[in-house]
Amino acid sequence: MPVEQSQNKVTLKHGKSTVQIYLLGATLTSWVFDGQERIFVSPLVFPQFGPKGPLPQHGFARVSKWDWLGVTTENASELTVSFGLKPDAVPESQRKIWSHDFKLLYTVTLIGNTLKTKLTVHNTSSGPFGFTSLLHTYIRVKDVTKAQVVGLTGYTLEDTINNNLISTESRHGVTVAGEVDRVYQNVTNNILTIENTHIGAGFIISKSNFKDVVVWNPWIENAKKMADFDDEEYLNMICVEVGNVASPIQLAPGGVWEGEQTLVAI
Ligand SMILES: O=P(O)(O)OC[C@H]1O[C@@H](O)[C@H](O)[C@@H](O)[C@@H]1O
Repeated sequence: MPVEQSQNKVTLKHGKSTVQIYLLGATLTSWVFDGQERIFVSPLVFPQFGPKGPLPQHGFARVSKWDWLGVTTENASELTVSFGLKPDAVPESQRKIWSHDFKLLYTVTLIGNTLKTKLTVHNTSSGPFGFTSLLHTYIRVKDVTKAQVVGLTGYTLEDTINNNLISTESRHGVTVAGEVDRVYQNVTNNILTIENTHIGAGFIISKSNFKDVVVWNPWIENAKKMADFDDEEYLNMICVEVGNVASPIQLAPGGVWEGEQTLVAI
């Protein structure tokens, strides 16, 4: 069966890919491609990036239970499924703070060695609203100190752990040798590569309608403080998160916005 559904998760099988997505947060927890796990985890951030706003860190999409909307395309070359979120599934405490009416759609497509994820936001309220969002993809790597992200050279970055210092990336490859938490702003290059993952040959990430890219690794001390993260796991992940976080997207009543990411396992 290409799609198996249980009470709390959906498993997709297509070609050499097996993907698991939990209804809680529509969180993608696994992508095994060609026998190797390629993802660490991939939650969704909406409508608030980090602590920058009235909601708890990263907003409510990742802590709400999404609806399974089923298969939209299934043939020899493609499997596409979707998940939906409406206000009635948002925890009451957050709903009180962010009370706009909306509809979210999260679409996941498997084609060959690619995994596409698309977030669609519908403003179903009578007034406008603004939001920030991210596809918070943790890429699995064998040793994060060996990996590098290529494609960010020359872009402006805000260094969150260094008093939000603004600078320009001068390196060909962004590497991790300590805690990293950087927002690369207005990255007009839409294709990034993650090299030296030592799991397959790496990844190509392409983005559409997402302006910014966050690169994050918590490193040793923060990993120890994180309840849902083993002490040594910081070595096996690098977050390369496409999003709109530096400035919010404004959506008029009846408006629809969509942003997409394509991960290619190489
Ligand atoms: O621990 P959380 O809430 O999942 O957030 C993880 C990280 O997510 C990243 O997107 C942020 O840039 C970091 O600042 C944050 O620490």
